[in-house]
Amino acid sequence: MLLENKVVLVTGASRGIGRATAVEAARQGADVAVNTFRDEAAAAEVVAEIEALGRRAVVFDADVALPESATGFVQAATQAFGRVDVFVSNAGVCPFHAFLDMPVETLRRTMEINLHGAYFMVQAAANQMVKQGEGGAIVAISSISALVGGEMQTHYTPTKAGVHSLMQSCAVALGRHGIRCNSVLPGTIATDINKDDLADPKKREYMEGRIPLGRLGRPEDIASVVAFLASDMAGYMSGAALLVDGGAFANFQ
Ligand SMILES: NC(=O)C1=CN([C@@H]2O[C@H](COP(=O)(O)OP(=O)(O)OC[C@H]3O[C@@H](n4cnc5c(N)ncnc54)[C@H](OP(=O)(O)O)[C@@H]3O)[C@@H](O)[C@H]2O)C=CC1
Ligand SMILES: C[C@H](O)[C@@H]1OC(=O)[C@H](O)[C@@H]1O
Repeated sequence: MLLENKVVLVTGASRGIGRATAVEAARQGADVAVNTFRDEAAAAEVVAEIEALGRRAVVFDADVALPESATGFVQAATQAFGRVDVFVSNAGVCPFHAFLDMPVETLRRTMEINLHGAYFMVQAAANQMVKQGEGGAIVAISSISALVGGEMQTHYTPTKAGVHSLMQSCAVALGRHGIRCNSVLPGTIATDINKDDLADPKKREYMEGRIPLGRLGRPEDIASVVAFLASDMAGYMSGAALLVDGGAFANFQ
């Protein structure tokens, strides 16, 4: 098992990639603190899945955009399990919208959840790891969108480039504490975030056609890579970015 007896924290773990990551961490032997937002039923389901794997789970319901959510989440996890070994910054939104009439509030909220939220959370987790004095691993979910643009994602792609950059700078700032910081750049993974966008058969066919491996990604495709980066198997990796996209980025022509 890759994460035996580690304590893993995951933001945005009610569904999609975050949920798969929390469950994979438990499968790999970790106790897991899950941040959810507004969805008590989903939170209870994740806890049940983790406990069915023989591990402990604790839920912290909070909006990652608020700085106090970060300190609250880390405190709740530390109270429950005594420490923080791995932090996964995953929570994110992508409300597709055109550039020329982007509502200010949509731009602001996307930035506050995806980038500021990641910053506050990673900072709080790092402070706890530094206090413990035994290092740790931080993994942030960036995106292929850190590298390429999207017509309906002008508010979103800069947040994902920012998250990737945040991990690079944190790798530098935290290396002396033995804390490794890396990002995962998923391609198109079928989750609720793009359910409406991919409901258009033409768009779905186009996106699938771009992927050499021939299918959209699944949350579990990302969760396994996060588990690897969080584990000692990746003990000399820091400041790295792993593209997990079925080959889509490489497929120019
Ligand atoms: N799916 C994809 O193709 C890709 C996704 N990503 C990134 O992966 C991450 C997860 O996305 P994905 O699983 O696909 O999407 P989902 O919509 O399935 O899940 C998003 C998760 O983030 C949570 N969340 C949203 N806003 C907040 C908030 N303010 N505070 C706390 N939690 C919040 C949601 O909680 P709630 O249920 O309460 O809304 C949910 O658990 C995102 O950062 C996304 O940008 C990156 C590349 C590709
Ligand atoms: C929401 C998008 O469909 C998804 O998220 C990303 O980061 C990529 O742009 C994916 O296509």
